[in-house]
Amino acid sequence: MRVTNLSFRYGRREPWILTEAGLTLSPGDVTEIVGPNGTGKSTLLRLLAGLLRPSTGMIAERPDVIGYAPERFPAAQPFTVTAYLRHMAAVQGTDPRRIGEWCERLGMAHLLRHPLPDLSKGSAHKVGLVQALMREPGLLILDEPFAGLDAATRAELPRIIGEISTRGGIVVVSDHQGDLRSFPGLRRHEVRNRAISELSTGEAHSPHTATDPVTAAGPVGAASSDTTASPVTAGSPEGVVVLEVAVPVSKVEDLAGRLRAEGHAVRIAQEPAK
Ligand SMILES: Nc1ncnc2c1ncn2[C@@H]1O[C@H](COP(=O)(O)OP(=O)(O)OP(=O)(O)O)[C@@H](O)[C@H]1O
Repeated sequence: MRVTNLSFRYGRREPWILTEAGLTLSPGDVTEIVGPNGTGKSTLLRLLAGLLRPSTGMIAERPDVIGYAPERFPAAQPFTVTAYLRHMAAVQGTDPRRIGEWCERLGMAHLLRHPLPDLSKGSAHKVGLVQALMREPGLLILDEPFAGLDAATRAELPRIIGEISTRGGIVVVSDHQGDLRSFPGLRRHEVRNRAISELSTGEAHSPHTATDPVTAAGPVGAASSDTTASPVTAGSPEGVVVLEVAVPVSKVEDLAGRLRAEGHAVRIAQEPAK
């Protein structure tokens, strides 16, 4: 998926949020979007999801199935959890049985009959996650997914992200809380001064040093960054050993998910024969 010369502002009189920004995301990439408050992280996520249209520039090779979970799920809707998710499954053309499976996995099966407006912030957030996950996304976009989640779901979400990435999905996350910071192979892109630039492994972004979050300046050749993903990049003071393991096809996803959850970098070297 390629973002080229992307410029965006919310209206003709509004300041530019991004100017001629660039980004390349490859299958299996898990990318964290970082940056000072108000610089445009959520805006970029909505642009990637196709919910906002670039003012100029383009986004190419976007996967067909997109899952997007907003920072704040709009819970003021006159539906129960089940009714809402069944409706979303119908819209997406997804088997409604997946609703139960995902609600179970995110620890919210007991909430299915509850009206959306009665949910706590964390539970409402999970509804947003389920609707994003229930049809296998080729592109999964999560805006602050860890905010307000219970400990069990916070631990489960990196596993879910690892599984989607293993199957070749692109995952893009904004995560103030740093829950994904130790995710093996995590790429990090910073939105700052209307540009997107990739941070090297271990490089910290400085949240309080933005000089101009958004200004009225137009697209004037802001920097862009394109690099090729390297799936195995976990650094370690002791060094890294590459271990080859032959696994039956039926066990690959499960094993890769468990190893990732334990903090190991996993790359699937050979696609199973069809
Ligand atoms: N719908 C909108 N209409 C006009 N301006 C908007 C809209 N949504 C966001 N903005 C403005 O765009 C800028 C970027 O907002 P955005 O929410 O993308 O930043 P952010 O980096 O995600 O912020 P935070 O770190 O606080 O979540 C801000 O100045 C914000 O006020």
